[in-house]
Amino acid sequence: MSAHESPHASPQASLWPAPTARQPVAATVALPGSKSLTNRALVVAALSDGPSVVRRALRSRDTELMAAALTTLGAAVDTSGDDWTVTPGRLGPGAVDCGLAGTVMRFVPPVAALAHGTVAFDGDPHARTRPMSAVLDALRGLGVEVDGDGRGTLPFEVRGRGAVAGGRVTIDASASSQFVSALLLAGAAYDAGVEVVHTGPPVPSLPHIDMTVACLREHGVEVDDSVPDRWRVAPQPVRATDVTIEPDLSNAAPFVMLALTSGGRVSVPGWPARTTQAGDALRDLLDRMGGEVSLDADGLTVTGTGEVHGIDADLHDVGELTPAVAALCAVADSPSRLRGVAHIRGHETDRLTALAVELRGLGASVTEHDDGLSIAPAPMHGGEFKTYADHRMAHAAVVVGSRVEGVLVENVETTSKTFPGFADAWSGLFPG
Ligand SMILES: O=C(O)C1=C[C@@H](OP(=O)(O)O)[C@@H](O)[C@H](O)C1
Ligand SMILES: C=C(OP(=O)(O)O)C(=O)O
Repeated sequence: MSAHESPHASPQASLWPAPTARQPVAATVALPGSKSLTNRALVVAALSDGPSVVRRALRSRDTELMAAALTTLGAAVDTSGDDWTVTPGRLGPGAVDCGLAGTVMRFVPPVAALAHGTVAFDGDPHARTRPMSAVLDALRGLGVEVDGDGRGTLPFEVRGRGAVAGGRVTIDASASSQFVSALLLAGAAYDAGVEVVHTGPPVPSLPHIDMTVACLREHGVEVDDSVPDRWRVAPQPVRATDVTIEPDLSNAAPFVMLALTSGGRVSVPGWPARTTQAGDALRDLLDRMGGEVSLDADGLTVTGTGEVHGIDADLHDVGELTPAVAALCAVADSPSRLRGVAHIRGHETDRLTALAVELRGLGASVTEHDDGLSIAPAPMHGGEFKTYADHRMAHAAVVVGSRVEGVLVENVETTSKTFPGFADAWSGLFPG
């Protein structure tokens, strides 16, 4: 099965028994590369002045969709080995499948605006409900013609004319940091560059905007991010470069949590000493939830005692960690409150409702708030855990399953969005 065929297009109602730890797990887990870093590297490489190399690229549904999108637009993307090469080309018309990837549906339209011709965008059924209008309206404000059905979501068409006027644009990015990242990633190629000003409730996932800025700087692009809620990229050349992708620290969540749920020890080699990845917040979160966490030149090691404590945490900056953290809270010995993540209702699914429903289905005591969840200790039991085509719901399921017998994960293959082979990698950690 290719990474972008089923189980996403036609989910099968398969149930996968999540393994339970009957003894402490001691493991070293080499994780695949970061989705967010890989997809930024591919986009900026396609706008560069020569071929770029993306080393240890993540090969998964989201990154293959990004490679396919850029290929459709005219770049040559060689994904045959572990190190991918991107050779920019004349941007032209085509049709882009976004799957369920926020990075594809938000980051590619500003590139398509530079194409000589119309680029049509569509994606999975749920992708058609994910917020998009801030990017489409911003493009219109920058001089680009965009046709849609008026809802401001997929599907839509970007009518490229080979150049974009660019300039200053004001958007409300409170629903997703990706709106800002999208405009910055292509902005250096616009005639007047781009200046993005945010007005509205605070922008979530700011580390991801820092990641965008860092990625552009690696390509020699100067970005002015000196003023909060305003980012400026002047028109300038984008230099080809050679980057190495870090392991995906958000996908590390269930693995390092297994140290706590099993009272064991899990190491992740290659965990960077400094990073813009949101997943780095796991170090602090797991320390507060009862783990011992140490980071050195060899990587990260998390050691558990078997005790898991609840936590009061604002996850606004690191919302993509919420499903796994909520699952760990469900097996904790004290109450938790997770805050600041109203925006994750617009992720792969409405994650707050999905988590409340599915964790309750296994016996957890969960109260849903507008911006998060309260979770209190309660006896849990096995049962089916639905994933809603959301890779991180599957991560939540296996975290509970590592502690609670009989958790059946529906469509675990949905993890191939960012981690093909996840179920085998996970099962391989359980002895016997
Ligand atoms: O730019 C990115 O790579 C991402 C930004 C964040 O999106 P939001 O700002 O919509 O939360 C994050 O949750 C998502 O997983 C990846
Ligand atoms: C929100 C996520 O993905 P996307 O890039 O599709 O927004 C995620 O991976 O948690």
